[in-house]
Amino acid sequence: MKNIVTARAHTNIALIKYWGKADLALNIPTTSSLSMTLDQFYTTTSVAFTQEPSDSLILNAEAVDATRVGQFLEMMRGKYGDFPKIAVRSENHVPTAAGLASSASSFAALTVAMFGLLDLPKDEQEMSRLARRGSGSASRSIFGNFAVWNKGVDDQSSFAESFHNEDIGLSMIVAEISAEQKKMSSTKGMQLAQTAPTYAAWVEKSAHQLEEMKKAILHADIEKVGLIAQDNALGMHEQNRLCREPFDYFTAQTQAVIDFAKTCYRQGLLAFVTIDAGPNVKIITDRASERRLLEKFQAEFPDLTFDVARAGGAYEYL
Ligand SMILES: Nc1ncnc2c1ncn2[C@@H]1O[C@H](COP(=O)(O)OP(=O)(O)OP(=O)(O)O)[C@@H](O)[C@H]1O
Ligand SMILES: C[C@@](O)(CCOP(=O)(O)OP(=O)(O)O)CC(=O)O
Repeated sequence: MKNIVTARAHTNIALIKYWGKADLALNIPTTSSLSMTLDQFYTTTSVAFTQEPSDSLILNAEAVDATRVGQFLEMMRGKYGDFPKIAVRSENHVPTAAGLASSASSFAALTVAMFGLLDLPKDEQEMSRLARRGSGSASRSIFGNFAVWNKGVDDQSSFAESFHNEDIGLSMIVAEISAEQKKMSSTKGMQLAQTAPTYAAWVEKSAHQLEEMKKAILHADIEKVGLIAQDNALGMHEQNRLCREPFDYFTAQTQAVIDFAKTCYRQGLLAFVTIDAGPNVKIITDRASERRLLEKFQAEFPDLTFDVARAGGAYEYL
């Protein structure tokens, strides 16, 4: 048996969002979702057995609260039999202020590393199911390029799969708007969003958008990919504003970046936006427009930092 295993998983950005749970304990979503895994941004996690009395987490060289990691490892003990406490050491390789330090790459990397440490068969479906328990979006970070998380109805049927594992030339420009820790976690935010009177309609529309998105990816039609992703994301944020206790992840700068992307599109450039549970904006474009668009955004928003990401790889052991 190995004593220490290190794995890497990349972060992913959903083009069709997961924003609501049908089962809170199991992370069964209300919608199926589709994402692009990013080449540049990833988490590297090492796991080792320890004699210490509890599981521990060192994140970016600092000892941090290991509650969520501990709960995840307890769930694994329930599933695969008891094993000693685990010392987790992890590094998030993401631009500090980009809001990309998501739980997706973290729980995917932890899952993959634990599969190595426990010598479990490297069944990607099972890895995706497990990662899902840590954080829903992590189910998709097992795969490179594009992944679809079929919502399923129970633990067994809810997992992500690789979808069109090819580079279609999609690029994302990440506008770093705020590094601040978000006040509303994804977990809490999506539960509130589900109380919006329009939520059921968003869920229904999302199923249709997913089918259209799949076709657009297969045809490498980036304009269509962008238009659908933008509509889906703006719809998601609309639920936050319409729910029982309204909240908003957007800042004035978020809106300004969105408006500028729309202006660029009207001028004939491929520029669309998607936004997750925070103020940062990911601008969707293609490789040919990437540089020109980046220069336009840098000129318009000289105080912001921009990073460029493309489709990336699946997990790996290091
Ligand atoms: N590399 C890591 N390994 C283990 N846990 C991590 C790692 N990075 C972050 N975490 C923990 O994961 C939790 C979630 O982080 P974060 O705020 O990004 O997640 P979230 O609210 O689920 O949202 P999102 O996925 O949209 O970023 C935090 O408790 C954080 O300490
Ligand atoms: C907006 C999103 O990024 C929300 C991600 O939510 P999480 O996967 O972080 O939520 P939990 O399952 O509660 O951990 C959209 C997406 O990635 O699909």
